[in-house]
Amino acid sequence: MKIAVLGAAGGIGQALSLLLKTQLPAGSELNLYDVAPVVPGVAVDLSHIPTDVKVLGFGKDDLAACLSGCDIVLIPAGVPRKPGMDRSDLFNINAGIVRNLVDAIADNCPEACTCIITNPVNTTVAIAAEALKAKGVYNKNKLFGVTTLDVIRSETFVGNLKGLNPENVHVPVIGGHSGTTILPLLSQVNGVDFTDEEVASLTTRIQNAGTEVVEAKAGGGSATLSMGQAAARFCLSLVDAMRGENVVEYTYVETNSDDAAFFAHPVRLGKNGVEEILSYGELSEFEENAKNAMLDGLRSDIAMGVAFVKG
Ligand SMILES: NC(=O)C1=CN([C@@H]2O[C@H](COP(=O)(O)OP(=O)(O)OC[C@H]3O[C@@H](n4cnc5c(N)ncnc54)[C@H](O)[C@@H]3O)[C@@H](O)[C@H]2O)C=CC1
Ligand SMILES: O=C([O-])CC(=O)C(=O)O
Repeated sequence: MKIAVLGAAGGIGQALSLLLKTQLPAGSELNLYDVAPVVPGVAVDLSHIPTDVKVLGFGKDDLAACLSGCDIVLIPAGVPRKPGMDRSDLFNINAGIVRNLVDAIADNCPEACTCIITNPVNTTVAIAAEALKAKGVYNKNKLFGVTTLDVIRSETFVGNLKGLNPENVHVPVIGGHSGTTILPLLSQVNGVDFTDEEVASLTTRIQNAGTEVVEAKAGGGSATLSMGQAAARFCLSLVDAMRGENVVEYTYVETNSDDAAFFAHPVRLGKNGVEEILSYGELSEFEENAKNAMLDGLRSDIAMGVAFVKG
């Protein structure tokens, strides 16, 4: 299994690469790419950890070599938020970064599963899809927006509120990855009852959790360590699935459902990426209303990504 992290010298990239170096199956290869000159050093640093995962660093002119033969590419390249900004404020810088990186994926490893972390995810995944289509290599089963951070936060917050070990809590999160487009399905958490007030306040906290970190870091960036963990979980699930295990994760994929062209669903992963998009099941009245209220916003986030590539 050959995996590339693009933006590997950043806050997420370094945390993610550390987790992959220690948790990927023996014999895997981990290629680290960044435009920052420190990236060869990050690779040397990680290479001293005694696991059977080979780590190589690639500088800004070596993207093609980094991507050649990769099975999975993770993209956390781009700028993070500062207090007072929305994720959509990152569009101007990050849209072009994602477009260029995905163009290189199309040219060098068109069969790879591409996992987009760069914000605004609602829009950057649509940009990636259009960029791959323009190169004639788009496979909707191999493009993912990584929304796992919403899932792990929900597990943590529910566990803390109810005095449960968060590792045993499972919370479906559907929709997109920004504000009210993030929709946790608390009605589907097994064995846990919530009051209406708890549902309302937990939902708001989960939707604002990224902002909680941005404000706490006070200008120093957004979530990096929890995002590194979330992306590692998603990547390792994909690796397990590609090796034949039955794995389900919530992720933002092309569904072309009545909801929106892209929507986070439970997805059965397999050897070729998406094996099956599963139903998210029945929603409570609160969740149904919340979904209906956010769909227009999500659709326009997606349309912005399509227009960025198509003009
Ligand atoms: N999907 C999600 O749930 C989350 C997404 N994010 C997003 O992830 C992105 C990265 O966040 P951080 O790691 O905190 O930022 P960071 O600033 O610490 O790291 C970003 C890295 O990207 C690199 N980079 C910039 N342009 C590049 C290019 N063209 N090619 C390769 N590398 C390039 C930079 O040199 C830097 O090392 C942001 O857009 C942020 O909003 C952050 C948290 C959660
Ligand atoms: O809030 C941000 O800008 C970063 C992010 O996507 C998150 O932490 O969920």
